[in-house]
Amino acid sequence: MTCLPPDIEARLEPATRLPSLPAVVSELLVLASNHDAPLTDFATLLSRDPALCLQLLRLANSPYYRRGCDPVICCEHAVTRLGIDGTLTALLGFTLVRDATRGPLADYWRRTLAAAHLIPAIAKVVNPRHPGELSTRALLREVGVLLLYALDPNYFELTAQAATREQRLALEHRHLGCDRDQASSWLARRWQLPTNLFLQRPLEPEGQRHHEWLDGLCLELADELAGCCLDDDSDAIPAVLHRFQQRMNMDGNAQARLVDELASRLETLPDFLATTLSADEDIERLLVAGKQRLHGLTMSLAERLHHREDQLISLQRDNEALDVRASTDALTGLANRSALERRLEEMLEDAHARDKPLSVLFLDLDHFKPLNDRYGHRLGDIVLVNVAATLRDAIRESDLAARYGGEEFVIALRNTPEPGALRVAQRLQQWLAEQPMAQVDQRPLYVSASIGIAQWQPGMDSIDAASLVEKADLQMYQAKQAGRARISKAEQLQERAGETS
Ligand SMILES: Nc1nc2c(ncn2[C@@H]2O[C@H](COP(=O)(O)OP(=O)(O)OP(=O)(O)O)[C@@H](O)[C@H]2O)c(=O)[nH]1
Repeated sequence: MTCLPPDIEARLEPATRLPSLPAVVSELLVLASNHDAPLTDFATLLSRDPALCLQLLRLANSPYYRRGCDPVICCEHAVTRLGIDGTLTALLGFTLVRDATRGPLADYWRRTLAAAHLIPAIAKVVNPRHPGELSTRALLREVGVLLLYALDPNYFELTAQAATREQRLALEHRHLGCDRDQASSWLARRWQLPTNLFLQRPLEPEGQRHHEWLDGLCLELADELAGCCLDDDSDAIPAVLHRFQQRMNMDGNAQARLVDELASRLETLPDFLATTLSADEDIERLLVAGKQRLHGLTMSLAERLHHREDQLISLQRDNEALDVRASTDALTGLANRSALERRLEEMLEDAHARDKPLSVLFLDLDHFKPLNDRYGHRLGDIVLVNVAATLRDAIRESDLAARYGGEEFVIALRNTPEPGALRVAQRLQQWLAEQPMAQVDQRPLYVSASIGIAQWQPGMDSIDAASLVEKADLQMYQAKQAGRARISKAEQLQERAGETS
């Protein structure tokens, strides 16, 4: 790949704002203000302006839009990838060429556009693989000329004496330090465009993939025919075609089809060029309109972005609310069993990491069934709600109280060794003994609980949340067995609440 000297690269940099044709831009602005304009209309329009086409391909091949997909080489695919907003963002930053209807710059344009106009007819017969791709290549084939012209406004005068392409390239090199091919491949690298966009002349078929050779040949034919048409040298067309058909080794049938296709395309060429290169419109008006449209687009994109952000925030809130609901016990508002398992696992990991003890209390209300049976389920619910509030009051913010199920509760106490856990259990039993959990016939109703204690402390084998709860549950069972309203911890049974302190 060609590397240009740094000073040439520095001079080419500002030249990359390639100018567009006012007539095409004018149509673009009409399309841009039509909200229902189909994307294909943009693609069709862009196939008439190398600068706009390049800007579009540049954005479509940028890492953001490409996202690991194949590179895009034709306008149709580029507009599909970018969507309407991306397409307009790429296009509305246009600059305009002044006086595109006369002189050598206009000639350059005519030839480029004529070749791009003719290529679909040729591709249809010769290599119908990707006709859109070939049209784009025809349009961009000599885009290096636009760069060199931006580099030096006398470019066309400088190269006027050259009769062949080779002579032109040599002159460009001599006067400007690089030729059109080098300039366009520099641009391809700079904008991360697929390098085969600027396919040049066809080499011989040997050593090249066949379709690339065919593509190159089609472009060359389109260019030569465009030259004949614009030089008003239609007598030269049969000879050009004949040479091409021989190189292609075309049979009679294909030759006839090619002539037919080209004839209909050539018929529409004058109209196509006339509209494309119509007398320059008011350049300033177009520039202002373009800026306004771009501004409007930026505003509406920003508005939509804000709207999306709002939607995202409310979605996050809904998700958080759902999370809370999914991990909360509906009756008591405590953590439910699945949240307990998750959070206790985290607390255990934290305890292991910090080398701090962690205690678990398993609490089961005593004789809750007879209470339910005697006073009704609703009163039972009130008791459960009040017991939950009592548990919440008995622990620190960093601890955890959960409803394990039915009338069973679990408390996890961070950084708490066995004596501390015992104190909490005793406090709970004392509170339950002192505070009624409901009123029945204006009389206070008290409940008691059996509590089992288990813990993990530094030096012990590691343990998971479920096993630790199970150990505490086992102790709770011991407390029940021993007569209820008791606290049990490994190997030691405490006295009845109120009897110990
Ligand atoms: N009101 C109410 N009762 C519940 C709820 N969940 C479970 N229960 C009741 O709690 C009672 C638990 O009874 P058991 O497991 O036999 O235990 P108990 O009667 O407390 O006896 P011990 O635990 O041996 O002291 C059952 O009657 C369940 O119906 C609830 O959400 N609300």
